[in-house]
Amino acid sequence: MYQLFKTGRILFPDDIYIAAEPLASPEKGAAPVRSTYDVWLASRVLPRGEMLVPGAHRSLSLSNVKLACIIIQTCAVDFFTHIFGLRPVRTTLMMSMNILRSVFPAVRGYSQALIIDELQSLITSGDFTWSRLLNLVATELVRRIFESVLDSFAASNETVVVDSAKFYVEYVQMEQRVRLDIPTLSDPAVRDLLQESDLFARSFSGSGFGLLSPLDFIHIISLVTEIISHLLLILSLTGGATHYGVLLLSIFSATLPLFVTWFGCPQTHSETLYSPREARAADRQEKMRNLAYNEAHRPEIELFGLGEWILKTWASARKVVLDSEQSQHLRDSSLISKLNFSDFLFALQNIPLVLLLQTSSTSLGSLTLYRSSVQSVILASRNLLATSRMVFQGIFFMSAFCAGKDLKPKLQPKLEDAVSYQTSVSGATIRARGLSYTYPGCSEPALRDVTFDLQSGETLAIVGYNGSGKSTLAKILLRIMDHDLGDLFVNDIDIRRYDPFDYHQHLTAVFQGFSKFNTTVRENVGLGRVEKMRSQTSIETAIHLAEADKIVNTLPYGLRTVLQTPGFESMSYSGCTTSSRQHGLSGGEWQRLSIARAFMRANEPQVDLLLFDEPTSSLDAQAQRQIFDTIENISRSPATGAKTKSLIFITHRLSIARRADKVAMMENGTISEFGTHAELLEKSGSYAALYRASE
Ligand SMILES: Nc1ncnc2c1ncn2[C@@H]1O[C@H](COP(=O)(O)OP(=O)(O)OP(=O)(O)O)[C@@H](O)[C@H]1O
Repeated sequence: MYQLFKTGRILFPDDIYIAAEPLASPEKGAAPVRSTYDVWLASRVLPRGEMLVPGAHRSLSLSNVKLACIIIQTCAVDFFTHIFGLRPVRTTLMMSMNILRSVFPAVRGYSQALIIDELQSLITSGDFTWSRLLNLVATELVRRIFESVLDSFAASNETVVVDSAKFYVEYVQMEQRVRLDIPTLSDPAVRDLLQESDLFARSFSGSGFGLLSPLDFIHIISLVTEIISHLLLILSLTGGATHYGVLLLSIFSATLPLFVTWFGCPQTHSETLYSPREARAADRQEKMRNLAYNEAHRPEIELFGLGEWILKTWASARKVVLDSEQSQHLRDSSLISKLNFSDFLFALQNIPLVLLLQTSSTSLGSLTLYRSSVQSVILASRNLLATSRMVFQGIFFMSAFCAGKDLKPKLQPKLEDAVSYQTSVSGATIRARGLSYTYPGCSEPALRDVTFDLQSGETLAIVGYNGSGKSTLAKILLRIMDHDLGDLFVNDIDIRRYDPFDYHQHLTAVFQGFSKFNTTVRENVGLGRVEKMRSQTSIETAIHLAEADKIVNTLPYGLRTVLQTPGFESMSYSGCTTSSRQHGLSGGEWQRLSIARAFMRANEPQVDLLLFDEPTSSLDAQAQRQIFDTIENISRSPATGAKTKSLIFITHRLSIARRADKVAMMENGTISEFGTHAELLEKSGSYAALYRASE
């Protein structure tokens, strides 16, 4: 299924199949389906109904243990099967070698015990042969060489397996981000889910949660094997029915300190539990740090004198975090008394030692072996405990990762409803009936009862006051967002039946808050039609149509000039050599490039609709007129002059709006007036007032 990796090297995937199943929703009357998403959500609910902040550790309660078991069934098995499928041979090898290496300490102890015994017989009886001792030392040497060769091979093999898994997980993460649409990503639950999913992904690089790599799930098996091998060794030393009591005492004294630690101090340092307040403070502290470090915010930080506010907010949040860490530390230090108690219990292990000494077969070697084995059991059990606790937390982050994989973009139509977009010869028709939309978390709708018709090939100007809903309407028409109420038909088909990807192939747009990419001019323009990015003619034509030739010609490296912008859309790596080709642009120049980007596909015959949201707000009056002339030309057939594309533009310049066939005047989220420029002037309503005020 996965074409990710072929032998030896990681290959870039041609196509990765990611199962994107819709989240299971319980049917009426049926028992609720426990999808991974449901389980993840349930694990975040605190007893008082509050939600855990993303990344917070789950308590070790019975209900969480049950949830963890469901996750193991619904997601962990599937996840590990995928990981195993990436590198079946190497993963099998890694698991086998981990188990084999876990027996090494017991073998090492046994080998050293033999040497000690040989030395003991040298000291006590003189009945000793050099050849036997040399033989033992040589065997020990070979064993050590074998161990280190195997260790280094195991380490390099593990790197390959972990890298493959890391690449897979990161790829799925990236895929999630580019696949999900705005309505899905703006859902607060989805945002939290993706944050925990990110933590899981980052744990592969050792920076997610604690120091646990998800492959430590496998290490549990080796730790158990190590404990078993030591116990067998202890058993062989204390063998025989009469010595079982000695063995039981050994195990009891070895594991007692462990239980004292487990029950006495449920929160070890590696498992810091933040309270919701502390987690919020940790989050705020990070946000403030980002504000201080991110160059994009620098001008406004300076202009509005935010430095002190950032510092104060950061300091108070940091104090909460440090206080929490300090009290954690204090709790940890109280462990010392418990450890002393543990040390006391350690002493109990000397009792079986004394009992062993009384048996005739006891040698110095076996005593050393016994003692080191008991210590190893304690150490391995401690590791097992710590790893198990980390794994317990990791399971919930893994569930976020698995649930994230199954997230379905909200705008995606059901397979049975999907209709492919049919290009119209003379441009798109739009029929909007009673459209309403409220932004998530807002109480007031941004759009209410919007109704209008746009015939094929018509030009519509949307005008109105600030905040009246123009850009919101544009995003709904562009299928970037989905309306809550009403109906919207494009070419007589419900817009919800179009796959957004297919629909977007048939339109082009300039957004009010267009992106300024910190990359070359070529890429800034070419991103409008990625397939044509390498085509010099397409890029030059688009630039020419946007009348941006002059700008490009004056840039030191022309199309190859890297445009400087303090934004997080940065597409260049810091440290790469492009910095010498960096050049800044004015607001108007950036705007022309964004228009050129839209023009990259505007000429294409399959494009039915051109939508421009304030495309010329930074341009002078003459440049504005020229751009609108060009837009008008593009929307017509060069041969016949007939309209081939419908055109919508949003503008505050009413001298431009009068060029349109229809004008929609927006007020308070709705279209209050609709008609031709002349009709609206005749009405003497809001549009007429606005128009006169702009003259
Ligand atoms: N992401 C958002 N979340 C919440 N509310 C929003 C969001 N974007 C816009 N709004 C609100 O929706 C309403 C309409 O905003 P919109 O951007 O559509 O207005 P507009 O007519 O385009 O304004 P302008 O002329 O200033 O560009 C406003 O009240 C605005 O505050």
